[in-house]
Amino acid sequence: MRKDILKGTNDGMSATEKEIERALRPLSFEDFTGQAKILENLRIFVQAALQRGEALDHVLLHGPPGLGKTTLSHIVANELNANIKMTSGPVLDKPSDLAGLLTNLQENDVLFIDEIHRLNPVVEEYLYSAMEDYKIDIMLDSGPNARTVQIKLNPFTLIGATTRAGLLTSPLRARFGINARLEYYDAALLTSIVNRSAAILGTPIEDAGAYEIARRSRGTPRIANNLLRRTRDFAQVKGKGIITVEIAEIALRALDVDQNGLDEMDNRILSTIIDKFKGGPVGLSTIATACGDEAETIEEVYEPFLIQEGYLKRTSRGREATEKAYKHLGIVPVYRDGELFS
Ligand SMILES: Nc1ncnc2c1ncn2[C@@H]1O[C@H](COP(=O)(O)OP(=O)(O)OP(=O)(O)O)[C@@H](O)[C@H]1O
Ligand SMILES: [Mg+2]
Repeated sequence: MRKDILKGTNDGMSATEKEIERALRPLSFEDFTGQAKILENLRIFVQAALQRGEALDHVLLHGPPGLGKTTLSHIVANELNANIKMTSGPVLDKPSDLAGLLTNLQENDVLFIDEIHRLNPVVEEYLYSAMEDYKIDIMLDSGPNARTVQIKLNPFTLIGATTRAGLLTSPLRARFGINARLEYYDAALLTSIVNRSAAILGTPIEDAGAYEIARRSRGTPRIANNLLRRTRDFAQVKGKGIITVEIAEIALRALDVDQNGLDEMDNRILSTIIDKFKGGPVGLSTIATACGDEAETIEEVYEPFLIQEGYLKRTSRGREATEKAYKHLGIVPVYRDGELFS
């Protein structure tokens, strides 16, 4: 359960929960809270493309999980009055998988490729000419009869999403005309997201309750929505159905979300670095082994927030806990020569 809340995978969700998640998803630019700069630009680009009757330029959306990349892709397709076809990097095994999708796109449609950093290099190669010239070369037959035919595609927009923009090859990155990095949301924005979601769920919520959930949601709308749903359960069973700040406190404590919004794994990462490695620097894979999670998950899901909030530093020699991390865990740091020692 914990992992579901953080990583936001849908795996552990029941059918009703998936339905709720769908209901909470904003459908238009109007509905989407935050990421103001990105929205402002996208509105202009979408409007310009519509006025010219052309496909929108290809869009790359990157940033930590749960900040709205998939949501925004759907919104862009809606605002373009276009269809959206969804796929993901690891699913596209061979060029023919991609060709099948591309040749089925209607004019100015959107093709969404999630986890685009995980594309098979051979498939990626095909994507280049599709993105650039709306053309693909398909190989017919094999062996001595092998020949290629060129297929013209309808103009389309590729929207690629990734949590790991650094892993994209430069030729692929260069083919996106629009490149947007989603940022963590502040507590005020998340409060309005929590209020909007509570209204959709028909759950009464007090301002202080909404704020409490918001400020402890790791800057992430998906986590805010998940915590809201769980808090709603507590309000129903332990309270009077209203989400008050007291109910929020009870729920968040039960869910192991601490006062600063760090969860059990965040705290385990910090205390491991401090207790076992004298505060670092220590390599990512060493931390991962000691914490019992995968290096990739720590790097993608936990670390960006810990760094942004100033609990963790990334240095050339590895990860280091900051003074703030020591304070947070109630450990007195030891200094040597004016530097944090252990
Ligand atoms: N700006 C927003 N306003 C309101 N709700 C939002 C916003 N951004 C995201 N959400 C909600 O958070 C949930 C997660 O968003 P989404 O699936 O788009 O994230 P993502 O960036 O694609 O994550 P991942 O990297 O894990 O695929 C959605 O169900 C949506 O309801
Ligand atoms: Mg997504």
